[in-house]
Amino acid sequence: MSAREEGSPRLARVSVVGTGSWGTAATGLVAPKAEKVVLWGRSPEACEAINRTRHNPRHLTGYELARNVSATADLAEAASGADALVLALPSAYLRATARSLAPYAGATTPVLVLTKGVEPGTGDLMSDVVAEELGRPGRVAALSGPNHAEEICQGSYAAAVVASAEAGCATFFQRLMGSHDFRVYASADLTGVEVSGAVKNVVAIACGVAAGLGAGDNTLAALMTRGIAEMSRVVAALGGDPMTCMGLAGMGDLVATCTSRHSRNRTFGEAFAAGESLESYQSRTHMVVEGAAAARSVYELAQKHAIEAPITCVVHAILYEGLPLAEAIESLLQRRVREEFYGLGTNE
Ligand SMILES: NC(=O)c1ccc[n+]([C@@H]2O[C@H](COP(=O)([O-])OP(=O)(O)OC[C@H]3O[C@@H](n4cnc5c(N)ncnc54)[C@H](O)[C@@H]3O)[C@@H](O)[C@H]2O)c1
Ligand SMILES: O=P(O)(O)OC[C@H](O)CO
Repeated sequence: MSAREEGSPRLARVSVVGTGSWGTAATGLVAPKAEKVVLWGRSPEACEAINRTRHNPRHLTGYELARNVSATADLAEAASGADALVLALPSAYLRATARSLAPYAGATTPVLVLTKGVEPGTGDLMSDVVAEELGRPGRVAALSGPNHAEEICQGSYAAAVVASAEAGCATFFQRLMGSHDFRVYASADLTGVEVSGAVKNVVAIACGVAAGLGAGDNTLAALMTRGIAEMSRVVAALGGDPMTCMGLAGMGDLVATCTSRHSRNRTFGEAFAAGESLESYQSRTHMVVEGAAAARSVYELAQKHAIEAPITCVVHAILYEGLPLAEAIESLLQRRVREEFYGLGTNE
């Protein structure tokens, strides 16, 4: 089945920014919809290798990039003349890279954010960060869902949700990214979609730690389910729709991330339980653990808005405050047992 669907845009040039796993996989989603896909990476050597071999030397090394994909380390070359920009950077580098992109991005070019996280310090969503740096808030969308790059590259069936404040922008990217095999739903709830994507990574670290300590399926299922309740409280407090947490960006991604062997966040949690530090894990794997950054930013949001977020607080405490794991577990178990969906306006 051709990935190009009837009604999909056929664009002259799409730029994908970021040569990590997700940027690499994303080129395969947009390649059938564009004449030319330009992939930006910060390493000239990696870009040269991609152009010479059609393979990314560091991420998803076995995946052959489409013929119409070329890589460059020059942001001006990557962004100039693009009909759409797809940003697949770790959250820590999104603002600086968007700022550097600003002089070259067309004033009305639609931008899709694939980054998952909330910015520490500001509490900004990733789409806010991009809108602040590039302008055009109505032309910014975010895509999220259970989408491990390793499986997207293999073409296994998957689904995601794309959210934007402007329905036309969501529809544009729904068509650009979606195909027979990759089903992209639309949403107007940017807050719900983006906050869900940040919180699920924190819960995945908790699940990884628990698994690393020998937890069984019941324990992990309880953590995931209470994780969705926590996610719903954060989303509601920030003005999003808690129902979004039941969707692809919430439950869908939570299940994938908390159970998959591909998940960096879950695997990092296991490594942490075995005594490895965050720095060691990230430099060993060359992969970003977004849940560690989100543990900071969601913790800050919880403090600021007085949201009960016990799993986030515990992950924050073990990562950044030196709380021993046994005490972390005990602090969760000693919490008062109450209405299942407290804090959502119905059962206080
Ligand atoms: N990998 C996935 O399956 C997947 C799926 C959905 C969403 N995401 C999200 O996509 C985002 C990117 O993750 P990824 O998996 O592609 O990354 P990755 O872990 O595969 O790779 C890390 C990337 O960070 C880049 N990087 C390191 N230092 C940098 C700097 N100073 N400036 C700019 N870039 C720098 C590296 O070049 C590399 O491209 C994250 O927010 C992640 O949560 C990932
Ligand atoms: O599962 P992780 O922890 O690798 O996170 C990557 C993506 O968010 C999965 O959709």
